[in-house]
Amino acid sequence: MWVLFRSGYPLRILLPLRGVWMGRRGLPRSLVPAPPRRRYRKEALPALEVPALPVTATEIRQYLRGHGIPFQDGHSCLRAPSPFVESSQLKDQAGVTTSFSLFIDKTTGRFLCMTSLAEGSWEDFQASVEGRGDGNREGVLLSKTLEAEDIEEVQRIWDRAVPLWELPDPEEIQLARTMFGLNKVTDDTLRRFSVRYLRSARSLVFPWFYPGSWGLRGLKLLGAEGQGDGVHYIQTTIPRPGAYHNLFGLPLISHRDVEVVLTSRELDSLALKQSTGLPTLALPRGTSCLPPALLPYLEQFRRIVFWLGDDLRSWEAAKLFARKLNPKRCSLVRPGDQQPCPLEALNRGLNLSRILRSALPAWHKSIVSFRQLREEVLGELSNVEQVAGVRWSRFPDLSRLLKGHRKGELTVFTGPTGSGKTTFISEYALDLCSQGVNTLWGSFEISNVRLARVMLTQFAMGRLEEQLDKYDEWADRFEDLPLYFMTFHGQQSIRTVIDTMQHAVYVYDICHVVIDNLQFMMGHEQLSTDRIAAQDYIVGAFRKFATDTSCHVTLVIHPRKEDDDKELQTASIFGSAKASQEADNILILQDRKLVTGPGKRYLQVSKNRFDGDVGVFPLEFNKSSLTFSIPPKSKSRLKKIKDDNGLVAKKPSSGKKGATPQNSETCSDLAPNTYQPDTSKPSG
Ligand SMILES: Nc1ncnc2c1ncn2[C@@H]1O[C@H](COP(=O)(O)OP(=O)(O)OP(=O)(O)O)[C@@H](O)[C@H]1O
Repeated sequence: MWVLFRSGYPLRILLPLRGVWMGRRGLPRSLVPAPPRRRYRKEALPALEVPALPVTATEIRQYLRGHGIPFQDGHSCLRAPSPFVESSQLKDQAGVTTSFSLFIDKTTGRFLCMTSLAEGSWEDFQASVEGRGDGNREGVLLSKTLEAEDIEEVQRIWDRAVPLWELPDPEEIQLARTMFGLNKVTDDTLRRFSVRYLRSARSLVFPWFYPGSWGLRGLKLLGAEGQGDGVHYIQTTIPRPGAYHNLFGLPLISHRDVEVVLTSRELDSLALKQSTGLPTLALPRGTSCLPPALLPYLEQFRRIVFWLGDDLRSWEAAKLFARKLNPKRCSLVRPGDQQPCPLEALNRGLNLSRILRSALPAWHKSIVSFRQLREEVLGELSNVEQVAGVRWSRFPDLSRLLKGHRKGELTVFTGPTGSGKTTFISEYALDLCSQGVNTLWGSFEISNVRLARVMLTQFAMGRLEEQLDKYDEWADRFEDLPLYFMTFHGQQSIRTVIDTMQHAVYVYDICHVVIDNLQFMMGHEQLSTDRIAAQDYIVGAFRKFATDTSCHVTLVIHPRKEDDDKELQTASIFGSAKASQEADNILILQDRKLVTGPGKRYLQVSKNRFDGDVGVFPLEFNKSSLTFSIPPKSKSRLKKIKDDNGLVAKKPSSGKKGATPQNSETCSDLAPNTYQPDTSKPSG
């Protein structure tokens, strides 16, 4: 019988990418060609970044009660007296008692003391309460300050930057204002938010201060470059994005404020404050994530309005973030032509207060009427392109067939053993991740180091073995991708895996989970009926997870054992029909070549619930870059092959039930797909 058990939760389940590629670890000394560009950080796998044991809010409350610690129940945190503050510190600058200054995240148990800035895991807190925490440990708990080299850099930039209006040349002031869209933002607003301008980098500088002081904790630089008729913005943060937790505008918030508007850009907060006077904060990493470390700062607000931007991605991010903050206190400004982002609204002379009043409640009861949904439906209809999801930049044919990668879907991927499934799915996920899709990998078969090495090679589009001097440069860029790995290896219980995924969605706003492969959660059942029941249960669990969390799950499943000379089909997926029924998309890596098209393999989209388009396209493997995508220079060759082979596609053979890939004749907007499978023999 299939028994699910809740096994002990490994302490270090999610491995932030930083841990894999940090510095030059893993490289033999003799191979390191040049001195490291940045300091080797000993805490490459910092315990502070990894999730704690799963703990429920009920358990936290019970523990606090059991130890006689008073607490207040908040929206996403519990507040308790902090063991990390001396009683003399218990009054803030305004003389208000801050005795309940410890915030414990109800979902993870992580804590932050707002007075001392000590932070740590639930276990750290328990150790401290039970007197197990030693002095050294508590030193570690103190929130990490900037590294020495970062402190110097932050101070150097800040000292060189000047208030915009102090620039000597009025023309330069005007140019900067135009580039950043600041023509209607007053000097007074810039002064209140302490925004400066760094001439040498033509960048605005947004400071990050320690709470309650003017000490600098970090900076964000926003550079602008003219590009054709438009402007291209480049953001840089110190410290790096993963540690940059600045809720910009925090020093202007009073402890009496009960409402706040959250924006995705500092410039939007300037515009909002100026035209509405309302408290406003900008999220440090825009729509890409809302790190739980910020939640304590938002506890005081009874109402939070999200006004993140004018596209569907902003809307979806707002809905996700509202879940974390408790949707009952959140409202969302719907993107639309008359509701652009705040800075544009200011520049267009729109009434920002009126737009804010039209914000929709984020909370829906279990039963809703169309009236409550009509705005959302309109949003989808007026953003058809964006509803289709993120398009692959490396696989235009995949985008043509599937239209895009959408939240909340389940993709099942199969292919013969050793055909390159992991290699392909790695590039498919990397492509999305490079476009800002926060990704979590569950690689149970190959180690994370090997997987990350494949991905880095694909990222750099070439063998790094031969150019180790470039390693740090690529690794630095790779490190900034929103990419995380589960540290599981070998057989795992589905419950543990789902718990980890849920945790990752909460902590890192994961939108795409890749599981390679499902067979590693099936236990050791010998009887085939038990194995099939186990697989059905697992597929059901992933389906439910995808739907409940709006996260896309890509699940690799081995095929059944079949004749090598037969093509795989939907029915070749191991197990019952459950996997193909539950999947929104089914992708099959076929280990043979197409008659029309290059490469020795092809990819078949055999199910597409979004709009039904199915079809095939060739994959050409490049051994040095480990990629299947066609490099730009050979795209013309592919086009030529298409042209040479004419536009007539072979009809699918009716004799083989569903085995012959169908061509995507349903795509009318693009050239018809003329690829045809070669049914004669498998490729070598
Ligand atoms: N099209 C290809 N041609 C030649 N070699 C390939 C191709 N695709 C992948 N490889 C190489 O084959 C090896 C196995 O690839 P990979 O692990 O991606 O296969 P897989 O289908 O996931 O295997 P498994 O069935 O064991 O899970 C890797 O070394 C990879 O670099």
